[in-house]
Amino acid sequence: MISAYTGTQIRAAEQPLLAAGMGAVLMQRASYGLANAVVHELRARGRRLYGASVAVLAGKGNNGGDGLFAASFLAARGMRTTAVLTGDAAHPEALAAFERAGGRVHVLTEANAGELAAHVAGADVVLDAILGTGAQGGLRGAAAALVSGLSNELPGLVVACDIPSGVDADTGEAHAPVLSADLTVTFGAAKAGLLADPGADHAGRVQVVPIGIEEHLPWPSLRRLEPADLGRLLPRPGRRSHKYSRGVLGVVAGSEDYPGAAVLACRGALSAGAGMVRYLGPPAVADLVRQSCPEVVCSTGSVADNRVQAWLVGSGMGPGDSEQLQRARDAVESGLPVIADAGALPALPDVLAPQVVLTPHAGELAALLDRLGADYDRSAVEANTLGAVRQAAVLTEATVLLKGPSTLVASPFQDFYSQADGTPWLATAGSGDVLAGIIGALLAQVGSDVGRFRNAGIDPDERWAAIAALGASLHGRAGTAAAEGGPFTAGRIADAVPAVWGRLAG
Ligand SMILES: NC(=O)C1=CN([C@@H]2O[C@H](COP(=O)(O)OP(=O)(O)OC[C@H]3O[C@@H](n4cnc5c(N)ncnc54)[C@H](O)[C@@H]3O)[C@@H](O)[C@H]2O)[C@@H](O)CC1
Ligand SMILES: [K+]
Repeated sequence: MISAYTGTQIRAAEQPLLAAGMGAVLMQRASYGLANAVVHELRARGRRLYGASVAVLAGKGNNGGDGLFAASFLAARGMRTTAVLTGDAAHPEALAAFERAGGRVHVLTEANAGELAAHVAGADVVLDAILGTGAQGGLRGAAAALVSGLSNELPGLVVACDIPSGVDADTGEAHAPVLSADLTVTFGAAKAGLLADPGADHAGRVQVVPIGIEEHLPWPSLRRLEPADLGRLLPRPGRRSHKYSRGVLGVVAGSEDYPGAAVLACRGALSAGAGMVRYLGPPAVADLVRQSCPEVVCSTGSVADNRVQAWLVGSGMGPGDSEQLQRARDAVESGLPVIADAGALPALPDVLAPQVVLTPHAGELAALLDRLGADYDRSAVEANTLGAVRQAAVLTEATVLLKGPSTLVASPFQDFYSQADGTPWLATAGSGDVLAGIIGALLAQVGSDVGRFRNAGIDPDERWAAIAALGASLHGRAGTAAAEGGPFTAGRIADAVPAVWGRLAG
């Protein structure tokens, strides 16, 4: 499990060590780790170290100090180093070390920003050490002009020191201009803003350098399930399992306009281990489901007539589908775990419960928040995904999963997950229906298996968020497997799930 923290949490964890006079030691560990990461990355790219050029953009705080010390380590390995000081001062010891190691220093002004941008753009490595966790807002003045003048597709390697300057470590909000990094080397632990969009868009690969603050870290503000966690959480049938005991999912999805959504949701559920899938919906849709998935048991009855362990509601449903929407509300009222998608989102009561997992995309989340009186439109959600999903979970008291390149899951209590295991090819029609099916199948199978979560270090009351994150990860990994570097249709995601599951559970 990757644990991520806000900048404030990291700074609080550093306090006992700073109070013990270890500030310089922490900076040495951070900058040495940063320099080593640059060396490894250059070697991995087959680039020569000796004689290569590195330009460090150094702000006046400790982030700039890390960058200058790192550059002086790189100078000792034979790299040619230049610093552009973006503030009215620089970390004195770090600047002295940089100059002692033979680095050239330029002081940035409004007048020379364009010329220095051209110089920096020619470097083999650019180290972004302007702002770190002490930043208030984004780059301004000459520093903003310098970064705007650098193309976001620099030919060299761009490495962010701790966090790309202008990205908020707590929320992932990005204050333009931000220099997008190939690699972010972050100190002590991952920052939450690196695992949430749009911060994650700018971070590139994230590498954590331990600096000795780990034992002082509190409960993480965000976590990411890794393969070992996924393997632990995925259920395996027992010798005496039967289709009912493995978990039955009821699916209320699809409409005459969107019958395919019902099929894809059922295929997602079947691929993710449900013992049985029961479909409830209009006869024409049920016919299509039967033809496409003969394993599914179809009926036209009510929610109360069907014994299941969890419900999936809403995929492919619209505001006119009154009978289906009533079933969706009945499913939520049953108190069973429910995954509620698409058309169900505007039709459910405002206040729900943690075992109800809502799966909006950014536009649907904005509409939901707007209905609940919070001031968000789609672009506001996209600018602060973490804040938006947290607010939705608090207001609805449900578990909320926001779909995107980094899928975020917020429980209404405190746990948060960010999964980014997919591929952009997953942005294809029907992909969300398959995701709903996968999460529904998992809710049916492990929703009541409290011990499984406790054993994995997850508070049982928070298990709904973990199940949603598990589903998002399976969906992302299945998409990556299905892509083989090229496009695919949504059904292929479902086809890829069993093999991905097998590898993880292996
Ligand atoms: N505190 C510690 O013990 C450690 C801190 N480390 C580094 O220190 C960083 C935090 O350092 P600081 O607290 O000095 O802060 P930063 O280096 O993040 O930068 C803030 C500095 O710039 C100014 N500033 C804030 N917002 C600005 C803006 N929008 N435009 C221009 N200037 C702005 C502030 O007045 C402050 O001087 C971390 O990101 C990390 O890189 C590491 O060296 C590890 C140890
Ligand atoms: K930085």
